[in-house]
Amino acid sequence: MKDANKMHGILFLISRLMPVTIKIIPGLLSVSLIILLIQALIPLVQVQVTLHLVNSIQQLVEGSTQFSTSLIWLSIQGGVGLLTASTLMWDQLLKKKMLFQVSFFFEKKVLEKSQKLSLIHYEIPQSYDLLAQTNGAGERGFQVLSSIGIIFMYCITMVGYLATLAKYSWLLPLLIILLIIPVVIFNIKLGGKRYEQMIFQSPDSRKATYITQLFKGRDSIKEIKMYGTGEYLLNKWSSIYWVQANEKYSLEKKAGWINFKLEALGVVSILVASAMLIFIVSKESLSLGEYVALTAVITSSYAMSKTIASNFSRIFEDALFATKIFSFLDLPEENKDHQLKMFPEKLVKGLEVRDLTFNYPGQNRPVLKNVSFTIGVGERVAIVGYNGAGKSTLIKCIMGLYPVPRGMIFFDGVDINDFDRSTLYENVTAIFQDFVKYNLTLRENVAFGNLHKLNDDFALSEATSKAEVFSFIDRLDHKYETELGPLFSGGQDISGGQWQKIAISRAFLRNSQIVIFDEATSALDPVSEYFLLEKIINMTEGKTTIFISHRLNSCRMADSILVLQDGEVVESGGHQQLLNLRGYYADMFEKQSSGYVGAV
Ligand SMILES: Nc1ncnc2c1ncn2[C@@H]1O[C@H](COP(=O)(O)OP(=O)(O)OP(=O)(O)O)[C@@H](O)[C@H]1O
Repeated sequence: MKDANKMHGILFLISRLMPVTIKIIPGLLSVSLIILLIQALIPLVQVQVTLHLVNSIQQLVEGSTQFSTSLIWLSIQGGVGLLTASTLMWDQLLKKKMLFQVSFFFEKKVLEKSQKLSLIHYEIPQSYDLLAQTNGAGERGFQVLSSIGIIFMYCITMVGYLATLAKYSWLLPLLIILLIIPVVIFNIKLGGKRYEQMIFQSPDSRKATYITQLFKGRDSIKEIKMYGTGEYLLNKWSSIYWVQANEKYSLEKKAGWINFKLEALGVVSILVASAMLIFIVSKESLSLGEYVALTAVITSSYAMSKTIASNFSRIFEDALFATKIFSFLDLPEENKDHQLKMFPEKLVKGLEVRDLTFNYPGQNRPVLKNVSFTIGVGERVAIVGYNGAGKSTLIKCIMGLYPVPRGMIFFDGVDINDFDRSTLYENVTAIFQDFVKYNLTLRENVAFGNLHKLNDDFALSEATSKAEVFSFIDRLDHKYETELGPLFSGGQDISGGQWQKIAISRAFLRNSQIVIFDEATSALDPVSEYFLLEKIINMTEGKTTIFISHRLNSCRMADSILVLQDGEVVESGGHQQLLNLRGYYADMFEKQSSGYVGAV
C-alpha cells in the first residue's frame, strides 16, 4: 500500500472515529483532555522548580540564603511529584473507562451488523478475513485517539522545552528538531510495515487459529484421535506459526538495526547539545540550577521525541487496523434502498420461483439453472436430488438468505426483494440439518423459535410435544431450566436426535406460514423420521411445507416432488407419477428400496 493511501486511510479513520467517540463519551473525553493539559504543563513546571531548588542549594552553600528557602522548593517539588502521580492515576482510570465504552460500542456494532448482512457474505473467505480483522479493532480505534492525545500532550511540553532552550541558543532546539524528524519518519514507516504484514498474514493466521480450534473442539478431537491426524495437523499449524514468526522477526530485525542507528544518532546529538550547553555555561556563566535544568530538558526532549515517534508508529498500525471496522460496517446490507412491504398476513397464491439462476460469489458455474416451479398455499412439496444438486442453495434463496436478482422469486406475486426481511423470516422458517445446538437452557433452545414465548410454558409444551420431545423433557430434573450441552458446568448433553427434535420444536413455536425442513430429520432413525415427518405434515395442516430428505420413502407424504439434478429441475410430480416416469426419481427410489430389501 502506498504511503499516500495509508495516510488517507488514517485521516478517513480519524474523521469517522472522532465524531463517534465524542458522541459516546463526551464527558470523559473533556475531563481526559483537561488532565492531558495538566500533564503537559507539569514537566515545564518541574524544570523551573528544579532550577530554583538547585540554585537555592547553591546559595545555601554560599551562605546567601536560608535553609527554609531550599525546603520550600523541595516541598514544591514533592507537591509536583504528587500531582504527577495523581494525574497519572486519573489518566489511566479514565482511559480504561473510555476504552471499555468505545470497545463495547464497536463490538456491539459489529455484532448488530453481522445480523444485517446477507448470508452470502459468509460464503466468501474475504468476509471471514474482514470479520477476523474486526477483532479488537474498537480497542485499536481507541488507541489511535489515545496516541493522538499523548502526541498532543508531549508536543505542548516539547514546545515549552524548545522555547526554554531557545532562550540560551537557537541551535539547541534546532538540533533536537533535526533529531526528531528521522525518528518520527522511521516509526511511521515501521507502523505501516507491521500493518501490511498483519494483513498479509491474516488468511494463514485464521487457518492456524482454525487448526487450534480443531484440537479444542469435542467433535473434532474425536476424529483427530480416531484417524490419528493430530501430528499432521500439528505440523501444519507449526509450519504456519514459524513462517509467520520468522516473517515478524525479520521485520523486527531490520527495524531494530535502523533503530540502533537512530539511537546512536540520538546519543551523538545529546552529546553535542550537552557540549554546547557547557560552552554556553562557560561563556555566559549560567547558574548551576540553569545548567542542571537545561541538561534535564535536553535528555527529556530526546526521550519525549522517541515517545512521540513511537506513538506515530502506533497510530499508523492501529488506525489501519481500525479502518477494517468501518470497512465491515460499510458492507451493503440486505435490501435497504427502497420502500419495503410487509409479508402478507395470509398468503393467497403462494410461492413462485421463475427462471432462478444462482452463482456463489467468485464462481462462474451457476449452482441453480433456470429453476421454475410454483407451490400453492397449504401444499407439501418434497425436494430431492443427489448430493450437491443445489437443494439447500435453493432453500436459502427462497428464504431470502441469499440475494437473488429481481423477477425470480415471488410470494403472492410480490418480488422477494420488496419484502422487509424480518417479516419474511417470521413467515418463512427453516430447520436446517446443521441447526444450532445452543449450550443454554432447554427453555431458551425452544424459545429461540419465538422469543415472545420465552416464559409461556403452555406454548413451549405444545411445541415440544408436537416435536415429540415432551416426554423426554418430563424426565429432566430441571425441566425447561436444564442447561443443555457439554460446554458449561452442569450442562447435560443429549443425543443428536433429541437435539434435532428440539430444533424442530422451534419451528412449531414460530408458527410461520411456510415451513421448510432441510434434512432436519436426518439424525433420526428411519422409522422415527417417517413418523415425525408424518406428524409434522399433519400438524402443519394448512401450512405450506417444503422438505428435503434423502430418504425417499418420506416423499410419499408430499403432494408433489421436485427432482433437482445439477442445479436444474429435471422432474416434478407426485410419487407414483414419478415412479411411472422411470427417470431419476424412480432410479433413486429403486436403489434405496433395494438397499433396504437386501439388508433384510
Ligand atoms: N459457499 C459456497 N461457495 C461455492 N459453492 C458452493 C458453496 N456452497 C455450496 N456450493 C456448491 O453448490 C452446489 C450445491 O450445493 P447445495 O448445498 O445446495 O447442494 P445440496 O443439494 O443441498 O447437497 P446435499 O444433499 O449434499 O446437502 C454444490 O456443488 C456445492 O459445492
